[in-house]
Amino acid sequence: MTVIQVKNPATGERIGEVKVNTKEEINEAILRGHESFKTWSNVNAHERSKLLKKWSDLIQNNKEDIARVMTLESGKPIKESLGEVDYATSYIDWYAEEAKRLYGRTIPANTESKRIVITRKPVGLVAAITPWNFPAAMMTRKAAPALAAGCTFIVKPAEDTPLTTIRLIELAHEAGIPENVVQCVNGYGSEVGKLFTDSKYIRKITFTGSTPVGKLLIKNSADTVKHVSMELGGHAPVIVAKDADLDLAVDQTIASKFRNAGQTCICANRLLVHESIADEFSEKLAAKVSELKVGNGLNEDTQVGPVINEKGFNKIVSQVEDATAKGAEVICGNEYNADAEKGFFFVYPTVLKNVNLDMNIMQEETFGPVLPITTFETLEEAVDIANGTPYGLASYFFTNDYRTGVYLNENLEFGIVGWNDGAPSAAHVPFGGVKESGIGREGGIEGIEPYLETKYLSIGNL
Ligand SMILES: NC(=O)c1ccc[n+]([C@@H]2O[C@H](COP(=O)([O-])OP(=O)(O)OC[C@H]3O[C@@H](n4cnc5c(N)ncnc54)[C@H](O)[C@@H]3O)[C@@H](O)[C@H]2O)c1
Ligand SMILES: N[C@@H](CC=O)C(=O)O
Repeated sequence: MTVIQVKNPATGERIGEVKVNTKEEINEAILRGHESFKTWSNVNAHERSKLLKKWSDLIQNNKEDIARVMTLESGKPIKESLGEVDYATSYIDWYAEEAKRLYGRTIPANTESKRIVITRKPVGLVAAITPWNFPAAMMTRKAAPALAAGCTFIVKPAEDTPLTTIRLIELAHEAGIPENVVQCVNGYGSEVGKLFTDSKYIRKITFTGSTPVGKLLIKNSADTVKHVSMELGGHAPVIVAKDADLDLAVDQTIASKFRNAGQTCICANRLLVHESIADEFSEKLAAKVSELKVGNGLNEDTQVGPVINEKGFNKIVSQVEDATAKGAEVICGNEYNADAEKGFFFVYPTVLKNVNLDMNIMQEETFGPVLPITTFETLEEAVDIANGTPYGLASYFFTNDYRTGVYLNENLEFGIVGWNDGAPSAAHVPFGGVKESGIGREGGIEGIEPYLETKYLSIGNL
């Protein structure tokens, strides 16, 4: 039997293991998911809603235990894990309600002898592949709309953080959602991904993770013409205009950048500050960033935990080295506490200034607690820099001038825009990106659409 060892990224200690499911086991799970679709899709929407609510309640009843497991396997500070449990259940609660609102419509026919009726049908069995940075919420924001719509669901969690997901799926079964309707399988991304995309029974793939893997899943889904929803990488710019409230901009930028040690897809990834306020802003920012407490996520006062693994750590360090070699100045951080043999990797919050567009950090997602600052003279220049990457997930700007705000909102090519707001995520809003940051939206009324087909009935000869 092959197993995946699950380790605490704060210490490198083994905290558990999960069995890698064989190809046969995964194909059987897919078949069970497909067969149970016939019954689950006929369960009435009010009953599906009740089961989802029960699932949410059970997760809340186990909130502290789930948060502890999440911190142990992902390294995120315990306060953030507790917050993520709430965030995860907010999606279940939202879609428990939306289940009852999947309305159809009628269309007036062009003859007296016809009636036209439009209904919404679930797409079928949905397969999800989820990342390690939000082991609970990225799963529930896929599972909840899928189940609410009447789809069956199978998830493969990230190898680094399978334990939170496994516990949530157990609770779904305890809530009364049938075992074959919501399932979890474990294994390596490339192997399970191929089984999912090759299967004719899986009608939709929903994925959160890196852009290269998302592109591969889209390509591999073509042969069976699956629906795809992709929530991929980001490279969020933060534009600070000359009239911005600097204290607000500093606090919101820190909230956006250093959440989960900089490992979220909507984290601020590059700061574009108007040249007239750049020195004042940089000083205020560095002073606050250097006060952030780094440590084991289980300590109540930790604000920044470890990064997930050696691969993530090396990517962060190489971006900082590349930037400093090309002339960036470190104004805070660039310190590390890492031991590859033991298996822990802490990056101290880092701010770089004198950054330019030739540096990798201004072109690639960092996924770590490092913030590069560059300056701009005109808003047009800021927009060109902000839009000048293949990514288009989140963007932020700070201004108290409504003309500047409207101009920036209308010209930024991003799916999510935060105006004086560094924390735009919520279950009731459509989250997702444009360009190479993804396809589709999760959350809000839009978030259930990708799990539905439109069926058109034409009744004739009346
Ligand atoms: N958008 C996000 O929230 C998000 C999440 C995780 C990682 N990332 C980005 O990706 C970078 C690398 O992180 P990572 O290696 O964990 O990301 P990844 O995309 O490799 O992993 C995310 C999920 O995809 C699975 N996966 C990996 N290869 C696969 C394949 N060939 N087919 C199907 N599934 C596959 C993994 O098992 C995991 O469940 C990060 O530094 C970050 O830039 C983004
Ligand atoms: N950070 C995102 C998820 C992807 O990382 C969120 O806020 O939901």
